[in-house]
Amino acid sequence: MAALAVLRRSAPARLLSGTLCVHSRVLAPWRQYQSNRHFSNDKILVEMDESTGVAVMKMKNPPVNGLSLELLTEFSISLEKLEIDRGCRGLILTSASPKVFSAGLDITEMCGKSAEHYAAFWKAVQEMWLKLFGSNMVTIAAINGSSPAGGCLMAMCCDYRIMADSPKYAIGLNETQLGIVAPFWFKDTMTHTVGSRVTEQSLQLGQMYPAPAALKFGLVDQLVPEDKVQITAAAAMAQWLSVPDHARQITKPMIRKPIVDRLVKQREADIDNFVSFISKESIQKSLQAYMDRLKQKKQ
Ligand SMILES: CCCCC/C=C\C/C=C\CCC/C=C/C(=O)SCCNC(=O)CCNC(=O)[C@H](O)C(C)(C)COP(=O)(O)OP(=O)(O)OC[C@H]1O[C@@H](n2cnc3c(N)ncnc32)[C@H](O)[C@@H]1OP(=O)(O)O
Repeated sequence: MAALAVLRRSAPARLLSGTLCVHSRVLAPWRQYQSNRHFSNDKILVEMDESTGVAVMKMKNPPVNGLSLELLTEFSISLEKLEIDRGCRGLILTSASPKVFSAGLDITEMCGKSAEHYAAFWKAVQEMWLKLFGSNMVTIAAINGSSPAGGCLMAMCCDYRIMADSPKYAIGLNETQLGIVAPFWFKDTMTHTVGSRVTEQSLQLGQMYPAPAALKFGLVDQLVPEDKVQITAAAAMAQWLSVPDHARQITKPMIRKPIVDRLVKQREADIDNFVSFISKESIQKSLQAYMDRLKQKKQ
């Protein structure tokens, strides 16, 4: 068993993340974490149940859980801590705010800032994706509200998705509706989840799907009443964790490693692409107009 535990925390993590060097950096917080099984940053709350080995991670960036640089950084640090914790086998990702899982990338991080800021922001988005999509743990998204763009990406990174059963809540990659383009690894994640044809259509149209429609083509796996999302996620997790860790952990990268590697190999070029794209005057105008429309919606 000890050998298997080592396998759980070593080989697949090396295979998937390509970011082993950060392990040594997180040793101090990890020691702190051992004595306190709940930890909270400003934007991320983690509750670890030692009896089940399941951590519930809640995003808390009101009003809509915009994925800001701060949230993304805290997310990646928290996930790294859980990843190296031998007692943690599963992660349930959810939102501390009712009605919104995540509004996706915080658009204000992509408007009117410097090239250096855009590069740091995009690196944090990449890091979040590499860690979550490449996680060794069982990951379940408990989608308790709307989940556009980057929110949908986070949910798709998980092994299983449970969504609140309400047509008011929608999920999808709507980037083109903002006049921006989902990069290849967003596209790869959606293709991995629902296949090429649906991805092609969804991405071009920037389509958002109400929960019942999302279930029909497998963008989410299960719909349950809003007040049952968390308990259903816990039940699904128990089922996933009944499979021996070592077998599941060797299987997961068979599918995901080539997808992860594609970004790992071209991270810098991808950052350069993002910075040059987002800095264009026409793209800035498009994002500003979208933000104005969001605000006008309320009046
Ligand atoms: C050469 C080719 C290169 C190709 C590629 C290269 C590079 C790639 C380039 C770019 C890739 C970028 C990828 C981007 C991914 C994203 O995630 S973009 C974000 C998209 N998100 C959205 O469109 C969501 C918009 N929001 C909503 O639809 C709704 O807010 C809601 C989430 C459904 C919640 O609705 P509701 O509860 O009614 O809340 P409000 O709409 O009233 O919003 C409350 C306030 O929050 C502000 N807000 C909402 N979303 C965001 C956001 N994503 N970022 C920042 N702020 C947001 C909203 O304006 C309200 O603000 P005020 O209270 O009015 O101040």
